[in-house]
Amino acid sequence: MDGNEMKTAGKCPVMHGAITSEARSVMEWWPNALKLEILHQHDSKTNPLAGFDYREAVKGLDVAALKRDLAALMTDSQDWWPADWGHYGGLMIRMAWHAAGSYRAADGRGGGGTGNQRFAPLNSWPDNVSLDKARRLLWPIKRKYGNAVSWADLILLAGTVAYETMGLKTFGFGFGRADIWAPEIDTYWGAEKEWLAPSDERYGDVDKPETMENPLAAVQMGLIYVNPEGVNGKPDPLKTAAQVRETFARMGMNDEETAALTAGGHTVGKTHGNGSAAALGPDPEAAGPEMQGLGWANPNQHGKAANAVTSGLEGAWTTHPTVFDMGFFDMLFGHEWELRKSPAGAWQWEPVAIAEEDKPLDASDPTKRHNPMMTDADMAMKVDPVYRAICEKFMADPAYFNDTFARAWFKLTHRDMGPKARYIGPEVPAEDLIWQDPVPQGPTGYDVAALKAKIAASGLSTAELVATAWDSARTFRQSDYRGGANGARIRLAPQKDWEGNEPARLAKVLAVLEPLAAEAGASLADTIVLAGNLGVETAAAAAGVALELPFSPGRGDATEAMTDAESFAPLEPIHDGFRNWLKKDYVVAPEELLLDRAQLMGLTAPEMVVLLGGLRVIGANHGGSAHGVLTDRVGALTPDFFVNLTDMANTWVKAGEHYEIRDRKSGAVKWTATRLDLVFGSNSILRAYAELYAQDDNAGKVVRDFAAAWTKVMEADRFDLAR
Ligand code: HEM
Repeated sequence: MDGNEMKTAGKCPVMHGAITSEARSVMEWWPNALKLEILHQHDSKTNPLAGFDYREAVKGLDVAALKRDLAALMTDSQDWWPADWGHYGGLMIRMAWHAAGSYRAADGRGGGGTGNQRFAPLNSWPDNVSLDKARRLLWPIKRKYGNAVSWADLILLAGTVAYETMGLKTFGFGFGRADIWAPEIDTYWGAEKEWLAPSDERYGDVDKPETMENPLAAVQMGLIYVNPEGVNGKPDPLKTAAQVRETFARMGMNDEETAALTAGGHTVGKTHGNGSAAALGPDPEAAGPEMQGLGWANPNQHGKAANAVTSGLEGAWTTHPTVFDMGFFDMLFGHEWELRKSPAGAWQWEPVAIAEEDKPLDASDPTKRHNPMMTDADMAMKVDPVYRAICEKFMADPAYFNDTFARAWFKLTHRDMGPKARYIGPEVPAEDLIWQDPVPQGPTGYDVAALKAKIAASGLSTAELVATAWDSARTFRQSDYRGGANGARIRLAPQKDWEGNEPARLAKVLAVLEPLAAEAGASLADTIVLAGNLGVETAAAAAGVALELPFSPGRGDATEAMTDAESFAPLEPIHDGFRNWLKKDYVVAPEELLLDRAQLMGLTAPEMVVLLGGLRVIGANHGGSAHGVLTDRVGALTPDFFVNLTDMANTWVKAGEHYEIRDRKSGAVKWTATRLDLVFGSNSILRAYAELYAQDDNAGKVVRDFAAAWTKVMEADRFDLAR
């Protein structure tokens, strides 16, 4: 082949690669562009079950039969991936824990609520090695029960049934987690470009665990929590203890729950590190088609059972690793431990001396016994004085340990499901738990029209009514179903004092609404929403459009006793682009923060745009700020924000922190806008929506779309009401 021929051969006439692989995304040229697709992930087009309501379907599931099948699976060892000691319990529990344990309280994202472990990146995380086998072991059961049980529910149930078959009395189980069908694109797992990059990249100072970048809750890219060998792989149980404390706190777990989970987790199963981890093949996402979705092919002999390599650590924690007992404590506190290397070269702790009969049996050959081992995180339970005291309490009272662990496991696996009313099935525990943010059912039989008339006569301004309702509803996050208007927690600490809620304005409005609610026999939560609706209707009327927003009563008012005030800290807004407010010291661009908030609120891109433009002209801006009002008719729900933003009679000039919108001819300043406002006219996608809403034929659409999006925000959190 001469040079010319080669050139021709290189120009393949069939287009390939660029549009069908991730290698060359069109947006790679503009890495800082807004990723608006986070608002449209899990589109109906990727969902092959269009119209299917999983939460209805799972009500027909034969839970007892499924649990029997799962229990049978635990001891039905398969040649292609034999069970350690003939019991898959340890593996299934680790799968469930890694599904649930990716949850972080800061933004409510992660967690086992969506079946995301089936997809990248989680299916291929270094910490999730061998969980591909665990899910594949479940496939015959998933196939049998089909749409009646989601992967998300099945994965967490498998871990729970595993515990039951090993002797734990569990606290219960709630079904209802619908599966996603495509990888999540809204969750930030860290900026590193390399798996297991040193921890330093996500900490201000790695010796100060609290300096870990938010919202992250794991010490390294691709890990669920901490490095089992120690901080950056250097064993030091006290340092690891500090990282365990911080990472578990970021999942909403206190010291007692953390100690219970670590001990109860490592009461069963084993670590796998018999051979070089470097020899493993590519992860499932990168592996060839012959691997059929499995990864980490292991060339060490047949690579399974005694030859398995997962974490690189090797050994069981307890004498009887298929039984839920007090063995973890007996082992950890009954022996002195020293550092050794596993066959794969990983640091682990092994007993200085141990009686032969206390050693666990080999996982495949009952004629052999091996040393048990502890990870650096296990040693932290003995060395850290607080964890140690908790473990001593557990040791003195095994029933207490059992109960504390069962509750912590329940919390771990249900935390991102939101209110208790979202749990489905025969094993839902009756007890209200404070981390579920309980809200009582509120009254429904009162005279809504009469209450609305009283609010109208109360003298509160349109902006006050709208801002209060908005602030009360905007904390809702679809990531873990926390926050929202239901419960009226805006009147309780800490919400009532959040800067973004304008405490003085809020107190004034609540002082008016509270007596009206009491008099009407309505909840304050309902009254706040009703007042907001009235504000929106008034603004629509001012623009010449008659509007009546739908309203269904029944929200309840939570009390202080029902509120874990501390756990609400992560819900505090650091920004609310809709109300044009940003905490001053915040460095991230406001448009990114707005996008993040809109995603958590469950809004689509057009809904985000019309809500922002509408709130700007209603004048519900933070502190009555004039910046970003962009209308001469404040208080009227007009398309003015969009019209004036896109009007070529204007110029846009940066003036200090803000921008001025000036008349092109006279140079007179007409309005001041924020950076965020101008982004709605400059970002090509947002501008397309802004132009649509500025069109002459769409003035009515602004009101209709605003009203629908508003109602969606006000109703988003109402899972516990009959509907
Ligand atoms: C404190 C942080 C934790 C660390 C650093 C840690 C680390 C590890 C490591 C390195 C393994 C070995 C994986 C393998 O090689 O197969 C393992 C296994 C396991 N972990 Fe953890 N873990 C932690 C917390 C937990 C929690 C909270 C639970 C559950 C409540 C749990 C449950 C398990 C189970 C059941 C296994 C055994 C898996 C099997 O038998 O195949 N771990 N863990």
